Amino acid sequence: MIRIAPSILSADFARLAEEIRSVEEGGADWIHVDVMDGHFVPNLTLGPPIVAAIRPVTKLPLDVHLMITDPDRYIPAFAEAGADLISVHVEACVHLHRTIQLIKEQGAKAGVVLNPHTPVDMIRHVMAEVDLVLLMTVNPGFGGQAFIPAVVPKIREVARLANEQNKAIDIEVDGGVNAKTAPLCVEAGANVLVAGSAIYNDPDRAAAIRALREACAK
Ligand SMILES: O=C(CO)[C@H](O)[C@H](O)COP(=O)(O)O
Ligand SMILES: [Fe+2]
Repeated sequence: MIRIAPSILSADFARLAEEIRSVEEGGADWIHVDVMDGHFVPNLTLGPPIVAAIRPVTKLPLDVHLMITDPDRYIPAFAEAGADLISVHVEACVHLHRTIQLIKEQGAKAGVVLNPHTPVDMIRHVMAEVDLVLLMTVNPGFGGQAFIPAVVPKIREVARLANEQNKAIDIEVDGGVNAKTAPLCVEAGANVLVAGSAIYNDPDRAAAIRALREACAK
């Protein structure tokens, strides 16, 4: 089953509650929340107060993507704010195994994220601990960038690794995902599709979500 996670990075922040309701009513499965610190990535977005503010607006799981240096400092605050799933970049974690434990101790599901150039082998020894692997299909920092096709073989590698370890995980892709690129990801083994501009740039959110699902069903 394919899950669609609209990224609110491309939503109108002045009407955030409405923008979240529009994708929930349009058939979204998760809400993807991009947290950027202006240090790990060259952009700044939002923090725990915004996560706490949107928590009562939707019943959907909040999928919080931390693009920040030293995530351990902020994981408890994001969990407290209502994050259901917290994903950290392996490039930002010196003690990745410890960080994953911290996320789980806080009662959230744990995800690990790989930048486009980071090898899948970096997560081999934590696969048993995680609920989700997120593969960046753009360089993190901004919405609306072009999909990097060189990441597709990495999706297959993650699926193979999970299979080898007999581990059921979600495989999520993020960046430049639209009706053209989503089928390539699903065919390679992804089951969670983050889409920001492909959904929020379309005034008909339900149609945009349906187009993604239909493209992948072919
Ligand atoms: O993590 C992200 C960027 O770092 C966003 O989730 C991603 O860019 C979604 O936007 P789009 O679908 O427009 O590429
Ligand atoms: Fe993201």
